[in-house]
Amino acid sequence: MNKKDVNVGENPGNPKISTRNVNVFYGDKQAINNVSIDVDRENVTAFIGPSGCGKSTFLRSLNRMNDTVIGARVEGEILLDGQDIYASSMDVVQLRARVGMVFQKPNPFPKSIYDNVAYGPRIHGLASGKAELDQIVEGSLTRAGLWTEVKDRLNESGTALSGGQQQRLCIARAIAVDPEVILMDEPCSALDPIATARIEELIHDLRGKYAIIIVTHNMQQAARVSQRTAFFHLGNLIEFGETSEIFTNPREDRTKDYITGRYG
Ligand SMILES: Nc1ncnc2c1ncn2[C@@H]1O[C@H](COP(=O)(O)OP(=O)(O)OP(=O)(O)O)[C@@H](O)[C@H]1O
Repeated sequence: MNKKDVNVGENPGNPKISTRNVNVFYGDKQAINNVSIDVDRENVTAFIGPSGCGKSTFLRSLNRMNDTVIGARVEGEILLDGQDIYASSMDVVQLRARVGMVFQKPNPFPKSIYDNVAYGPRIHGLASGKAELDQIVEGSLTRAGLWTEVKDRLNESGTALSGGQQQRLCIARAIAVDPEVILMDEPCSALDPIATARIEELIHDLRGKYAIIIVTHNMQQAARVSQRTAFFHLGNLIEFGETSEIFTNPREDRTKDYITGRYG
């Protein structure tokens, strides 16, 4: 490991998430090597790189989703507003409310649209009564750009919505517990181009309210939605910087080869 690899992602200032020398293993296999990165609170950060480079693994380590994978192990330091998320005092349920996640395939609960969004606030005791819960549900669906489409059918099943609507419902569900960070793992890969455009607009609208990190295979999407981009290759963070710079003037040959389609 050389010093340059350690420092490539550091961008001190007032990061929302700061990782230092993070390694992730599945059993004996190392999937992430020594990644140090500072994630802005005001911006959208894209993680890009070829299949299997560890983007999802690294993303999942940011809210301890890897805890649920047998054999997965995370080393190093991950700080959320300066707080060590792997400390024994960290309440993982609270952490996952603070750092919400939206998955590749929309995964609404087999419950009503209302109950999908109300689920988290109920568990976390965020509403003092029905009126307040109604407000949270309406506010979250509005913020997720879904309210006008579903306001007359809140009791219908979330699974009856279209794929794009289901994904916006999942975003509303994440928003409902008032997160600080939203992690999105290829949120549009199961969606058609119109539904994808809606999610991209939504990401644009949510920027600044939440720190957003999106894993995407789609470089045009990374260029459209993010302000900062991290390029991963074989478990290493190769380059991290302004999205416009990464796509027009990358410093590293491996980044250049990837964005020009030489491998991927
Ligand atoms: N649960 C697991 N058990 C063992 N190995 C895993 C597991 N999940 C991922 N891996 C391995 O870790 C490496 C990184 O995988 P990861 O899914 O994080 O990559 P990725 O960049 O997100 O890929 P993709 O873009 O194809 O989703 C790969 O070699 C993969 O095979």
